Amino acid sequence: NNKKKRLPPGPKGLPILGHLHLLGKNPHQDLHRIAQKHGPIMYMRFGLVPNVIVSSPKAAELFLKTHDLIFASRPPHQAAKYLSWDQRNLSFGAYGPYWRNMRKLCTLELLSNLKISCFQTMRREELGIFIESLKQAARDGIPVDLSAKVSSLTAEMSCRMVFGKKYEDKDIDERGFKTVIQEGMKLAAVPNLGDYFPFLGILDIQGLTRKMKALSKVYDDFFEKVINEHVRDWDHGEQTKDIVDTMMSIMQSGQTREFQFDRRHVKAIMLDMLAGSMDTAASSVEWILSELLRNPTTMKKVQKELEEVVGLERMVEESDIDQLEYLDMVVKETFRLHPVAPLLIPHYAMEDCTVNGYDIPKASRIIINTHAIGRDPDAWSEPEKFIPERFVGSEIDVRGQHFQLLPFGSGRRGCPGMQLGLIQVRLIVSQLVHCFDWRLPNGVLPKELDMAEEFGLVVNRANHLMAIPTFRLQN
Ligand code: HEM
Repeated sequence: NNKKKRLPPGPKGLPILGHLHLLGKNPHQDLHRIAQKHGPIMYMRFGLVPNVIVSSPKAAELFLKTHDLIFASRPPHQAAKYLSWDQRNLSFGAYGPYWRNMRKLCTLELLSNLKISCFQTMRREELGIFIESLKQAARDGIPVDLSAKVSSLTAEMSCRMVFGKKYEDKDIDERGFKTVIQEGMKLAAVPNLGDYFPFLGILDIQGLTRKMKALSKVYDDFFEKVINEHVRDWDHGEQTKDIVDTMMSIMQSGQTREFQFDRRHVKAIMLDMLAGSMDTAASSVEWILSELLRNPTTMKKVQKELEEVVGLERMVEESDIDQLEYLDMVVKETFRLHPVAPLLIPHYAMEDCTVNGYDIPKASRIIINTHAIGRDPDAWSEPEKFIPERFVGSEIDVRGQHFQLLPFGSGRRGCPGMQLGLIQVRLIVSQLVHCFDWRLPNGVLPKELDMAEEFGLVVNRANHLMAIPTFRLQN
């Protein structure tokens, strides 16, 4: 049928494979390169699955604003089936009454400003422990694995926010809590032949389905244990007001009469909240610190602003964050060059639609390449350079209204945890830069710091960021 349609342009594909062979280890970079030749709305077939790749701000606006409703669903895929209690979560949930209600519930009850501020004390405590451990490294003058440290910090924060307490690694599995959650994200990101050639799904040639089934059992057992502990605490009259607590109250109150809400839904949303908040914030901090280490003048300017707003006698508080305007520009500039989810999460065409004169077939996956958009020379001058000052006097922000900068997506499927994510990222970066001076180990010069990426649902540094701290506060 597609032969009769006016599909967007794209490279020549191979029989059966389509364009799968054009994707390497970093698909966001490959798609960017291909789009430079074929244009900002591109058609590519991965196996039997039609894809539309969107690579400019104008094109993104057409898909995420003008025709948002048609593209507001998510494609069905193996990971959605096995790792999200059959698409009962938000991230992979198909558009429809269930997803709409659940999204409203999460936005109003779990990720509201009120709820976010409830966890302020917890964030302060965790940051205090984190900074103390770095002070020890500063005293010893040894390099710190910042990637690993920040990733543990965000994992602990997420754990306390969702479960109300920290769990020992062994409580979930011998691999440890963080590894097990990250493994799910990796499995969801690996190109799965069963998704591209559905008839191969049953053969599970790559063994991914087997791994996903095993992992979903680990998640299910652990989350059941967490729920049971909450029920037991309730019986003893104790409530911690964490996210599980809130969801359990909603479940028991029966206020979700218009849609089913049982333990499976609580577990699916638990995983959403953990996966959404752990690696995204950690990877954002990792990239911001990397850019600051590569650009010492910018680092000094951030520190100067912190000295002016906070001084050197105390640590940064959340209430200081809004006054840190230059830091905000640094965060935006890093999101432009290093969006942590560069292809967002694939959207899905629920109907045939015409966009910019092209026919977009029903059931196409829509891939918004924010890596390409952030480097679009028509939208940004000197796009490859890290220049936070480009935002001076600019209205462009990251909240999804400006399509040249979409680190959180935009429209119906835009990130519901954006506010929390921004608080975590700004707070952690400002503490790190306020409390310590940083230098690269082994005489590596700032411009020599390697910035290789490792693709996944979240793009991390390929090599961990190592740096030596020197404590700089007076107290
Ligand atoms: C710096 C931090 C974060 C970044 C950069 C980020 C980025 C994103 C992006 C790019 C998307 C996909 C948007 C799309 O497909 O159009 C997304 C979706 C989502 N995020 Fe975040 N996120 C962050 C923090 C969080 C936090 C803290 C939570 C929750 C605790 C969260 C929960 C979610 C959920 C549930 C979705 C799926 C929404 C849906 O499909 O309806 N995120 N996020």
